[in-house]
Amino acid sequence: MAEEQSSGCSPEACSSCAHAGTCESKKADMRAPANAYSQVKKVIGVISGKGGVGKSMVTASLARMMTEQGYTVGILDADITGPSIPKMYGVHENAMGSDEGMFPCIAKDGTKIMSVNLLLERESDPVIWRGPVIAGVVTQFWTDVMWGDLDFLLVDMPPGTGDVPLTVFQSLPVDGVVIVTSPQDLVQMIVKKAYNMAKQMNIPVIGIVENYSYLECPECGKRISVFGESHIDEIAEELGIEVLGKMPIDPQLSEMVESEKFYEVQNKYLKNITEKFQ
Ligand SMILES: Nc1ncnc2c1ncn2[C@@H]1O[C@H](COP(=O)(O)OP(=O)(O)OP(=O)(O)O)[C@@H](O)[C@H]1O
Repeated sequence: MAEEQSSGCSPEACSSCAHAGTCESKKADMRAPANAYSQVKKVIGVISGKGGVGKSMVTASLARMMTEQGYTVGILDADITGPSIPKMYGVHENAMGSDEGMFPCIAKDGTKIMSVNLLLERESDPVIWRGPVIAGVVTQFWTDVMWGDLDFLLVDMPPGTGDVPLTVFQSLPVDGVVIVTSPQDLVQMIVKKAYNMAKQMNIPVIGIVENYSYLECPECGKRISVFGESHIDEIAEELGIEVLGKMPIDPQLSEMVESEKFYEVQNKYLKNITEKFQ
């Protein structure tokens, strides 16, 4: 049986040890190098413990907030099986490439976007790939895409806490994550799963956003809790994280998505997260 590793082992010992990469002595750095033509200052992951909470909506809303503040922003659409970012921004062309890598597509507000949908022959083609292939493509969106100079790269992560988001976390130099959730019975458990995944990867949690929080009656302004009462404040307090916003079901937002003009959206609901990186 391989000898148990203890702290302070020599690099030579680590290189031949069965415990290398898992023991405390030397954690393997599995992060992939960025493309030579990328200078990205901060990488922010947008995650959720489960799908269907409007993660892409929150990713794009954060991007709009940053763009409105004058930052250069990119969105890496890592939601490979349900990519929605390009369509939100009205981007339908195929991404171009050169010997040095792939160029992201550029939306009308300057947001740089890379998504599997920009590589498919037909946008409606399904992506029927297994987890490791999906994770490999996301990693390539980091290693092979020439992002240029970016203040922030937002990564719309694959939903859940399975092997794909895990590999993405290990491969990309994520500086912090925003957790997205919606009001529902299981929210506490789901948020904790996402929170614990980030913690186990030693990635700071910037805060939490509740989407589909309420609906405001257009007649009287009364707030209706469509999916039940929110527990987000209690959960955030328990975990010691900040609530970055409670986004209502806003017909104007869905109209901007449907008309593919998200590049015109003005963020009304989310706190400024850029100041946390100054
Ligand atoms: N706060 C909101 N107000 C109005 N429409 C919303 C809101 N959030 C999301 N939507 C709409 O719901 C649909 C799905 O949203 P989105 O693509 O962000 O998430 P999803 O694919 O359901 O979930 P996830 O990306 O978290 O797996 C979109 O058509 C979007 O416009």
